[in-house]
Amino acid sequence: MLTDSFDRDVTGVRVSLTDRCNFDCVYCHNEGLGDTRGPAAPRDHEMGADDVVRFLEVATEFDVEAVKFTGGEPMLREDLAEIVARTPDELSVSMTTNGTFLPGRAEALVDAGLDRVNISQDALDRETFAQVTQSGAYDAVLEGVGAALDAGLDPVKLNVVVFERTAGYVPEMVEHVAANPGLRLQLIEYMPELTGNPEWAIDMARVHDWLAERAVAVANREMHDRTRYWIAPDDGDERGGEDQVPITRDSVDDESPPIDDASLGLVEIVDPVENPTFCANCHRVRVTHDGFLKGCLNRTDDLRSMGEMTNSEIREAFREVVANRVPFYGEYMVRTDEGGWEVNDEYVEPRASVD
Ligand SMILES: Nc1nc2c(ncn2[C@@H]2O[C@H](COP(=O)(O)OP(=O)(O)OP(=O)(O)O)[C@@H](O)[C@H]2O)c(=O)[nH]1
Ligand SMILES: C[S@@+](CC[C@H](N)C(=O)[O-])C[C@H]1O[C@@H](n2cnc3c(N)ncnc32)[C@H](O)[C@@H]1O
Ligand code: SF4
Ligand code: SF4
Repeated sequence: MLTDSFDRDVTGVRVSLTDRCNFDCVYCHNEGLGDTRGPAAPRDHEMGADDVVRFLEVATEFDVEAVKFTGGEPMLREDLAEIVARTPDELSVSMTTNGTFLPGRAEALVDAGLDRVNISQDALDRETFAQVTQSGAYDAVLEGVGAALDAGLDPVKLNVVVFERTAGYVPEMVEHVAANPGLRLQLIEYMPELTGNPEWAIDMARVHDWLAERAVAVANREMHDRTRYWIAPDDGDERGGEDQVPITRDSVDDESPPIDDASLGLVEIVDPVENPTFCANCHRVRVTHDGFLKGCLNRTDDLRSMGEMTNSEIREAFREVVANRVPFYGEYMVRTDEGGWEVNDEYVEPRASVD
């Protein structure tokens, strides 16, 4: 396994299969790769299935355990099932999708080896959903969630980006997953770093506090030290408060609740913004749709192209990208005296001398 100089093992890779999308979400960071708008037809610069599989084979040589396919919208790739089928068996396979193309395709993906899926569903409200995604696909997404559950994908995580337009729907979404076994919820902090509009952000501490009150159990996940809350369905039975199981900071990537109760809903908070603890526990390397290795979501100055490389050159590039990884908040970005953030002097390129 490769470990960077901040003692972070690389256990997962996130492969963006395309930068195209059939939605135009107002908040989209497109995994740090710019605009998703444009023709929906396949484009030449997207990595072919052979190159994706070749990279994944190299990743398994370094004991990477998991691959996440993302985008853009990964299901715009007609060869997605082929890519999943050819993914080395050693890797657990997940996908993050807007869900619209799951009806009719979910089963084939499961047959090909997809283990689980995250589906973006920002609100349980047609109008808000339409405003946020700038699409009229609300019914298709709900159908997609149903198709994922029917196909046996487990778990099916619903992703909600929490910002000013969706924050009001959080309680409803929490109840929704608590009442529906098989569903989990990820409440993702709005990340303005790549998209602007910092005024859309809301204080995630309030969401943590609200969930802590409601939860019957709380634990932290190894990945990013993300906090997980187990919530009982709202059937009038008060189960939070004194009965709550205390936070266990030392839990590893354990999918089972700290108490044995399958009727509980699981809600995870993804809060990477200005969060050095999140970055200190980051174990992922990314691959862009056009075949660049990328050590951090928030950086574009660490890209390393894999185009035209031999396997041994890909191995070397992977080693190099891992060696150059640094936690974004707390190392690449450091606090200023005024409490803001600035690039650490160590990572500022010296200006070329003019004389
Ligand atoms: N800054 C930052 N944000 C991340 C990172 N991983 C996930 N996120 C945020 O969380 C969003 C949703 O991630 P998903 O693709 O659903 O996957 P995930 O939650 O990270 O992964 P799993 O829980 O393992 O399925 C991403 O698009 C980012 O906005 C990360 O390493 N750094
Ligand atoms: C870039 S999308 C790609 C996969 C797929 N198209 C989807 O929407 O699920 C991956 C995830 O990033 C989230 N996301 C996009 N922009 C974000 C932002 N500015 N802040 C936080 N999360 C964001 C989306 O909600 C989605 O869950
Ligand atoms: S569906 Fe995903 S990739 Fe498409 S615009 Fe929305 S967040 Fe971005
Ligand atoms: S180091 Fe980069 S990719 Fe990792 S958690 Fe921090 S911002 Fe995200």
